[in-house]
Amino acid sequence: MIFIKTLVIQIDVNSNKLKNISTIERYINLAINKSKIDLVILPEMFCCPYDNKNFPVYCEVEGGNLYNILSDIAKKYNIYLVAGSIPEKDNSKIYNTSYVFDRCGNKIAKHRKIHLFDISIDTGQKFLESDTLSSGNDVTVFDTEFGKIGLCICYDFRFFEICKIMVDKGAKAIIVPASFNMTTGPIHWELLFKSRAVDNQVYTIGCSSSRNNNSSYISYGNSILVSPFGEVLNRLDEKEGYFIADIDFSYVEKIRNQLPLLKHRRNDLYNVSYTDNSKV
Ligand SMILES: NC(=O)CCC(=O)C(=O)O
Repeated sequence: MIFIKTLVIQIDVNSNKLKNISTIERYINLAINKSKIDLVILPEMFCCPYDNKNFPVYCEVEGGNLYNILSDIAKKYNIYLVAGSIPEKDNSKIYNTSYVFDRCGNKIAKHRKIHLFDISIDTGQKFLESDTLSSGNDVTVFDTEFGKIGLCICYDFRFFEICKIMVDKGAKAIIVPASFNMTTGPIHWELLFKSRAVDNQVYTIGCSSSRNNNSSYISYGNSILVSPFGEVLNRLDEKEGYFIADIDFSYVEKIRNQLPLLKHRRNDLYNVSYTDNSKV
């Protein structure tokens, strides 16, 4: 059995970019002193408070200062780093982008949030990411020495179709840097992580920022790990913190063999189609 020792970090995002990085490094050091760590996951927009007014101010190009700091962290600690997400500037556009670095600090994946979080709930949360952000066009799966892992950002995870596509591409876990809100989070967060895990027989991992009641957007927190059988293996509360978990891809195979949902799909009757834009 090979475990992927996974560290999920839920930070209280500060307006000082570099302070957020030092908080993250403090948690990595704490975890590494306790255990071997293979994979570290950060929250959505971990470098700036989640607010449309911040995205154009904090955005950086690929290869910029923050990108290099993240790559150096992956190399320094010999880890795979799923670097939450940051506002990425590309010419006149800004994307909500997650970079993944391997143990040598090389970029091995990049996911631009596909579905922008534009919602308006009468009695609760309103947000219009499309005021400042543009959407990506690719479903993202990356390879590791352990196997394949899917990646999407927060609101993306509501769309079961992309999870199905990740699994068709070989993913055995789906990682979701996120920051759910206080209207939908209490009702939908755990439900979504359990449903996607059970439907696709994958580990689902949600890494959120912690809750700050003084911020303009209040994050639900509750970073979570669910097994391919739907068991909640780890869950934080709303406060800053972290957990270390063992992810075991042989357990994914075991569940898929014993309850062969993926084999029993009637692809002759229904299917989800996908345009691979990276190859167009
Ligand atoms: N940052 C986001 O995409 C928030 C998604 C969210 O809260 C939801 O309910 O979906």
